[in-house]
Amino acid sequence: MTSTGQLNTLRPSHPPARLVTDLVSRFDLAVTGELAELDGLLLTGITLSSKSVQPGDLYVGLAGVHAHGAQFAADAKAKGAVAIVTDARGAALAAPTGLPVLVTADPRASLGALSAWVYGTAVNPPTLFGVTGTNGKTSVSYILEAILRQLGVLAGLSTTAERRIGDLAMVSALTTPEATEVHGMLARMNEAEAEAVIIEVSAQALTRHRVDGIVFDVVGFTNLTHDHLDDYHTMQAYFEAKQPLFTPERAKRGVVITDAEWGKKLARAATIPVVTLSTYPGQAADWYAAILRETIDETRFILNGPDNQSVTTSIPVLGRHMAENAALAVVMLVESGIPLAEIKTVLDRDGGIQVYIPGRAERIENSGPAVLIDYGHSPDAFTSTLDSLRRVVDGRIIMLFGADGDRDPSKREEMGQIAARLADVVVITDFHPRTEDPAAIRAVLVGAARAAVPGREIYEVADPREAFRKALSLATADDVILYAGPGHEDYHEVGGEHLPYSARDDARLALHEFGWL
Ligand SMILES: CC(=O)N[C@H]1[C@@H](OP(=O)(O)OP(=O)(O)OC[C@H]2O[C@@H](n3ccc(=O)[nH]c3=O)[C@H](O)[C@@H]2O)O[C@H](CO)[C@@H](O)[C@@H]1O[C@H](C)C(=O)N[C@@H](C)C(=O)N[C@H](CCC(=O)O)C(=O)O
Ligand SMILES: Nc1ncnc2c1ncn2[C@@H]1O[C@H](COP(=O)(O)OP(=O)(O)OP(=O)(O)O)[C@@H](O)[C@H]1O
Repeated sequence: MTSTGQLNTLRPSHPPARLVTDLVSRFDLAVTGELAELDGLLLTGITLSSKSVQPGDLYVGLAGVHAHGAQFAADAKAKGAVAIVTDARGAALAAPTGLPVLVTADPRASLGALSAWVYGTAVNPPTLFGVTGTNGKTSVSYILEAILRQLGVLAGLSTTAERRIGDLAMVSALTTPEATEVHGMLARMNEAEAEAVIIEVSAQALTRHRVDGIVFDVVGFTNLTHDHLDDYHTMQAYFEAKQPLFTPERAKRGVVITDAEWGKKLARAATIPVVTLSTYPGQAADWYAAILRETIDETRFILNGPDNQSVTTSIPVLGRHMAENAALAVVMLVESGIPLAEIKTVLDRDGGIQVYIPGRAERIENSGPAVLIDYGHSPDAFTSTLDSLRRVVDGRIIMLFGADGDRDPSKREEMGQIAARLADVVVITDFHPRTEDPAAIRAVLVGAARAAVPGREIYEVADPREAFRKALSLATADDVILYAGPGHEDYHEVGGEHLPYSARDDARLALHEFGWL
């Protein structure tokens, strides 16, 4: 994989140059200062972070939770910004820089359209896939990319883990990038001649206009379960944040898993053509997926659709939920116009879906107790993985996990309860405490686990490295350790700091130390 070096964003190498005067007239911006100053002024990029300004950029100063972006206008100018778009408050903050200031009432709401125009992403777009839902977005995105690759189609990918096109990749900060980055990334992927682009769409992305300026060809919905209630407060509000993705302003067609009530509700509320997919027998749906065989490393399933269409294949990852994700990806591809027969041909040829999903039920080595590193950090993610493990493991399930600070505290008790009910041994540790007191987070998890199953073997070990070694010290070769939380990540966030920590690398090291490797 080639990294993008110092870049923290993917951008086109040869962006079009646009006249600032065209921007002003097209978006009806109010100019503070002399209009004549804008004559002939060209811009070649757009960003909302002073830290990522490149020469020739339009800098957008947004009012944020902690600061107003216009406060950083001088920094943006020093890095080569040619003009600033901001609101009235930002105009006053940016005035001392002497940069041309272009004012609009709600710059965040304009960001998608501005970025699409700057980078020209509406012209000849690739086939665009959007994936939403509480859990499974990253997995479905990787599966879509993998099947497209098997079909010989080059696809760009934007997930929680990474943004990638071919060999060019960068680590992601957010699940869905800000609109300026989304359109820069799309332009770069267009340059690389991507025929398709897959974007994970979080609820926050929809609420904060991050995918504005895009009309997806096909959007997919996995599920809606308890998470992000710090942002949305009720499940209904969380649902309403996702629902706009299934409207003509944002997508042409949709595929919805209707196993649970929220999916059924979304299929009814969608104002674009939607096909439904279920994994429960007896449910009325257009497509139906059934599990044929489960092992710790592979899940085999059959997918049946309208007109007696059918494919039987497998995904090299644990879990019924991963088969659901795979089935959703296949139906999304069919909805994009690829016949199921073509998909079946390549899957049969290759012996199944050839996918690697970093940090999702990822098996570390193949010797000693099975160690699975998983990005699960919500009650439903815990349930899905633990239920699947129980069906395939002979020994005990040792579950190691923590709950992240500064993120929806209302899910913590349920996470503790589920771990105690569905695992045999529970080890509770720290996971990104951020600005919260880690001991207080652990206390909630331990308390909930103890209350749920009195007598359950439960350990509390603050340091994640020591906690993993505690789990390993308890394991025999028949047991499995599920380490839920860190997944693909390579840091542990404490206070405002990212401390280097890879659960995958540390697990490998510990397996060596204990003589299993
Ligand atoms: C709540 C939220 O969404 N916050 C986002 C917001 O931060 P903020 O309003 O606090 O920004 P701020 O620090 O006040 O700064 C205001 C402006 O000044 C700019 N600035 C700031 C400092 C500086 O030196 N230079 C500069 O230009 C910032 O870029 C920003 O435009 O704007 C920032 C810049 O784009 C985002 O990084 C930040 O996401 C934070 C990190 C975040 O945690 N967001 C989470 C809630 C999120 O979006 N999660 C979803 C879902 C994940 C999932 O499914 O699990 C996601 O898509 O990632
Ligand atoms: N379809 C599913 N149903 C329930 N749980 C799932 C499903 N798919 C994955 N999971 C669980 O959720 C975890 C996160 O999966 P994934 O990263 O694919 O979801 P996501 O929606 O992208 O989450 P995030 O936005 O937090 O990255 C997995 O590691 C697994 O534990």
